[in-house]
Amino acid sequence: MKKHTLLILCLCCVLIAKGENGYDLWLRYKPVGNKTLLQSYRENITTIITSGSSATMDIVKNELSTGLQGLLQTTIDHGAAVNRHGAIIAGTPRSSPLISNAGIAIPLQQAGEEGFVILSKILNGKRCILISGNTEKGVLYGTFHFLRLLQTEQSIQQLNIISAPKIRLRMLDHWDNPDRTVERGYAGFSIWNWHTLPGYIDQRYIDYARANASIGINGTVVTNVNANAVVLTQPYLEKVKALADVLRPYGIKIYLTARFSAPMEIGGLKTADPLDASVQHWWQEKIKEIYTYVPDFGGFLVKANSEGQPGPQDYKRTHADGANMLADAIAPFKGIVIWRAFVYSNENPLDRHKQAYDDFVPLDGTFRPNVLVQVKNGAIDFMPREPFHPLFGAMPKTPLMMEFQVTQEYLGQGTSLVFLAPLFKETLESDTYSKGKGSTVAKVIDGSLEHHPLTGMAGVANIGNDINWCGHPFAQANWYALGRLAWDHTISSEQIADEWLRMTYSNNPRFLKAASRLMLESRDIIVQYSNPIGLHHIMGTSHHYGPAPWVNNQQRPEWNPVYYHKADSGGIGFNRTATGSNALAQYQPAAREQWENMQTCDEKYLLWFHHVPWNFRMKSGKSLWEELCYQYYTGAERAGKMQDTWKSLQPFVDKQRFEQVNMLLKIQHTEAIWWRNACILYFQTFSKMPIPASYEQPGKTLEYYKSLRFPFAPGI
Ligand SMILES: CO[C@H]1[C@H](O)[C@@H](O)[C@H](O)O[C@@H]1C(=O)O
Repeated sequence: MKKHTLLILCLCCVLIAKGENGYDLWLRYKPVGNKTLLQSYRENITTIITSGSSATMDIVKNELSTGLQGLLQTTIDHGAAVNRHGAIIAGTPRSSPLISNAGIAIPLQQAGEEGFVILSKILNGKRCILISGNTEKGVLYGTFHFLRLLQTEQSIQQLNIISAPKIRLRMLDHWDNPDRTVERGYAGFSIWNWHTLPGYIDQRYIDYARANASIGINGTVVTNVNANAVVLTQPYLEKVKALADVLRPYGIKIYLTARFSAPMEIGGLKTADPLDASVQHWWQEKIKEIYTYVPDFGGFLVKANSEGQPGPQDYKRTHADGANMLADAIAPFKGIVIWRAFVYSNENPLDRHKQAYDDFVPLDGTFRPNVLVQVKNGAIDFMPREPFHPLFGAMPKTPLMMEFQVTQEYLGQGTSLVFLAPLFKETLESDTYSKGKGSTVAKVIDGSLEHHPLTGMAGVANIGNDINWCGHPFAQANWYALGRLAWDHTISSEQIADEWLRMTYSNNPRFLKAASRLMLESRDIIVQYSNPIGLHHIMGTSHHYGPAPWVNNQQRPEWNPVYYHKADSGGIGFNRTATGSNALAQYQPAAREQWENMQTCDEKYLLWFHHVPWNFRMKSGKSLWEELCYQYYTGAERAGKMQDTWKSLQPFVDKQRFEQVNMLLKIQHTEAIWWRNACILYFQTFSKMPIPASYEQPGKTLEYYKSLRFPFAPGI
């Protein structure tokens, strides 16, 4: 080999190896591969003109420089005047005369406070692209959107984009503890290093803010809902201030979780009763103190009277009493209170499904205007598939905020490729019928159904200090999806997968076709091999990893899988109709109708709502038992095929990320077989029916699966 060929080869290797560990997320800015497009991009992008001097505008400027340099492989000049074709002009009408004189007042009006416009214009007889918003934050979002167009190889001729977020608070909830453990985290330890804050600003904080801004996330709760009052003490507030200062230029507000008993734990009071004057005073003073550190502090997220957390009910007060006390104290600073509706206790032994509705619906109309009630997508708990929460549509006078779980607590945790956009969309598009047909969950939470100005969507973060942030390389797509859907819930899962794959891996059409199918089918596959036909909550207790439908030894009945599947010799499933727990009554009649009757119930939710005989005839013509076997076996088989699909994509993926996904898919397949065998063998003890002979029979016994202890992956 000639010397210079070798040199070029080495250089290529270095280039390829750099950044292939996934740290850059979807902001890789790799050279545009399509030569014709590259040529046209270069012709249309020759100068960057930014205006206004602020930390946010510096970010805009840098992002355009690095992004364009990476994508176009050429340095783009910065300028001040339009004297040739191809100026990219970024700024607000206030700071940029070029923009204020460009005649774009009407589109800007539609962009609102946080939105942006990206418009092709002729200025001074030259072709230009304007990226503008009414605020610098809008310009920042527009900048990332513009770069995304190039990253995903879209045309930039005749741009006429006006985009405004449909939801006001677009947030990540970190379940991160002060000792850096992350509850339900599968990507290492917390990225927040309380030990070295406030003196040391980890580059990760900046990169985190940038990634969030690129998808429109504008709020973050940095502490766990199972809260520790220590975060409200003065040394921690200094640390919180340091983080807030990093996040602010990226348009992100910081929020904290408030432990309801904090006045006692760190304030020395005898009570935390929300109607007690000394408690109210304590919170007022504490909040005043917080705002001296963080003048734009977002507010509190509160988990109260749930899973052992303290709350107003400890003093015979209601959730509204608790939320309103905090809301009143924080209102003078324009802060908000996000009060969680994830409540259940053993006082509701019949059906945990019903408690949030029972506790919260009577309180509708009694919350202060700066309170949002945050509701999980379903009534049980982030299951692989769950009908929408009956609270959506049932509290018209209260703004309800969506809580999705991005971390995959019940969906394979750190080992499984599961793209969650289809799950999120399934909930958002569900019809509550609360104001007639078309009253979707999306319209409840974006405020359009009941005209609420305060709206929100949060995702429980899947971020940790792993080199690639999320553990599984494909888990990044779920962070991405949350942000994109919070901005615009009408975007399809297909589009989100396509964008993410193009930016993260490759624009090659062959790659995209197979890889997007892999993503789009993945959620259905995990439902099939773990919780088919409406089964739910049959995983290992406490760690929630792997199957354990047999568990019946927890002190709290509603923590036991047997409580949920109710398998017996007569059948399987939870009767939530009028003859059972009647949780169905919490839905509008028109919504209820799709599930009420066992014969016509949407089979995705059959065992969620009905206790069904083993020989019940399914729509496929199979008996329920045969269908259950079919679903488990098909799911596991499809999980196996995911490996083949990925292997076929090797030519398009760098070595490191290819191997990572490859190894994880192998583990996932093992887990799928584990789920299948363990569940089928266990349920067979009730059905007493054979596993159809056409299927490979489990090689291990039920006793073997029962004996497995976390975290051992089974030999199968
Ligand atoms: C933070 O606690 C979590 C808990 O770990 C989790 O298993 C359960 O799903 O939900 C709780 C909640 O959402 O509050």
